[in-house]
Amino acid sequence: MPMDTETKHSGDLIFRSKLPDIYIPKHLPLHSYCFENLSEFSSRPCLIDGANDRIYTYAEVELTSRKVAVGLNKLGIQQKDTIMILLPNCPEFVFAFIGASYLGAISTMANPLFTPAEVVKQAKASSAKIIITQACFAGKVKDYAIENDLKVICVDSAPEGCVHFSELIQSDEHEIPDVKIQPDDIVALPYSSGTTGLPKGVMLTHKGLVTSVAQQVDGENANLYMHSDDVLMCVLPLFHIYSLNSVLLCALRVGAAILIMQKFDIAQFLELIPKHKVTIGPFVPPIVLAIAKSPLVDNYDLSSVRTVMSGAAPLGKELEDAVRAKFPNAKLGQGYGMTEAGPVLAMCLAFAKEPFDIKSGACGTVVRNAEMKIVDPDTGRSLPRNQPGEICIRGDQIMKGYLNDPEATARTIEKEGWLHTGDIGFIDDDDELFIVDRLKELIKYKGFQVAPAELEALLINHPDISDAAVVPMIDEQAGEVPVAFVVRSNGSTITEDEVKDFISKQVIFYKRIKRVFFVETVPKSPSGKILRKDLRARLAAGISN
Ligand SMILES: CC(C)(COP(=O)(O)OP(=O)(O)OC[C@H]1O[C@@H](n2cnc3c(N)ncnc32)[C@H](O)[C@@H]1OP(=O)(O)O)[C@@H](O)C(=O)NCCC(=O)NCCSC(=O)/C=C/c1ccc(O)cc1
Repeated sequence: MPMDTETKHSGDLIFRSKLPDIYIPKHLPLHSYCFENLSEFSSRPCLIDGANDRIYTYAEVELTSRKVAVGLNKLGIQQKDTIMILLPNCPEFVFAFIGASYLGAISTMANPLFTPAEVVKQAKASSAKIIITQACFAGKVKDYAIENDLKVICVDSAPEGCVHFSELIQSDEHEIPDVKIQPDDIVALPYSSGTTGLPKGVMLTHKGLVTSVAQQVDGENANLYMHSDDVLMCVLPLFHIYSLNSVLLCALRVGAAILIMQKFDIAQFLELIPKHKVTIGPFVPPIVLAIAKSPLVDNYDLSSVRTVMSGAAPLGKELEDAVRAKFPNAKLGQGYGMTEAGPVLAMCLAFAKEPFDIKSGACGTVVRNAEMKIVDPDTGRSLPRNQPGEICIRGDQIMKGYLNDPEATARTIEKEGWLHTGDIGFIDDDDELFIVDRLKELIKYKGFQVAPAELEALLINHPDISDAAVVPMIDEQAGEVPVAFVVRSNGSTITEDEVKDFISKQVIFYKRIKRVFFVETVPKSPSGKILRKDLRARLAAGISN
């Protein structure tokens, strides 16, 4: 019998999954939950390094992670301390993250291509006590590490002053300190700018991540069905929560193999799929676009793939249809996530063990053991089906809050536990969620977050710029790119290229400003808020300099 998926509670219209709630072992620390059924697949492949075909079994991954926990502890890391993982996808990323979890420590993850200033900002804000990276990135944190007496651990070789990762795994795994981890303890601290402002540390707890993974892969009729014969393509960066959660943690829970690619390269990617018989592909729209457009695709047998998931940015219908033709045996659908939401809010029900029919363009149905409502952004009142409003979610999977920022936390999570996403969408008659717009100011370049406030702060630091606003411009390859509206200081003749260069030197590639429009003033509300909608409208209308 179909479940009642819509209920009214104190005036709120609440939507739930079509799948029944399940038992979730929220008392378990994340590593214990992921390895709960380890004995069933301990000799099976856990990590496959795509670069050299090296395979690490489940037993090896679990053992190495425990050794890393002891090794970190010997270097002074204690329960509730933070380590920074500054790595591309590699086995050591996994050992470090799970090892820290065993210790009751926290991992903050950062993009190794960040500029030194960007890395140091996050290391400082998160109070990281150790930085784990590759030798080629160690220089970015060298001075900061010396000034603050931090250890830098390199996974490949150890430049002067750094520790080699192999030292961490010399320890006896039985020496793990006996820590009592509480469900509300933080285990991961990714950075996200949320609906407004600068990047902030998102506190994800053991209970939160256990709940999120369970919502996807647990239960008799799992929403995102996967099992120990599956091979997941792990090409999305583990330093973002999408890959960390929906690839790594979900796979570990069910005993599936994780095929690690360090960097996306279409030729290598297409080679690896038939070679390792990849069955599940969690992607983002730019990867889907690359597959749809590459003439190489037809030379490869992609028939092993049974699930193609797209998330982190909207996937257009034409692109969806184009890629469907390339994967003869795959179900194609979308998931909807946001770092603060733990991250998954909605998941395609065609991926369920007993699948449902779905419509293209939908980004899934609210996950089980959670509540969703759609609210009118002006009145805060909840809206019925088919009416667009702000998507809000409540459940144990959402973040505990932003690190050291109770005001931003209170602006994002209401007292009653509802997290506001800043995305505008509606739920249709079949419980499917469609996203139609965005309230939040965030810019998404290929699924990477760009916070306008961060670029605006850099821009107004320039003596020739008196005011600036940054907004997204639509781009076929990237989805969106940041562009700036700039007010020159009195008498200044600064050029577009000078503004772009000034920013490029300070930020990672995806935050670079692609166009500059010089204006007399930046439109603002009486309270001083930039009227981004006006600027976006000017771009849509085809502004020229
Ligand atoms: C794989 C992509 C799609 C494409 O990569 P690309 O082809 O290398 O293109 P890029 O534009 O990213 O990078 C290109 C630049 O970076 C450089 N680069 C690149 N990797 C390197 C390198 N390892 N060494 C050195 N140079 C390099 C590269 O050389 C080049 O530099 P340049 O030519 O100067 O622009 C990449 O953009 C990417 O990983 N995007 C996804 C980001 C992502 O995971 N976002 C998730 C955020 S969290 C979220 O939204 C959650 C949602 C969610 C949804 C559903 C769920 O179930 C759960 C969660």
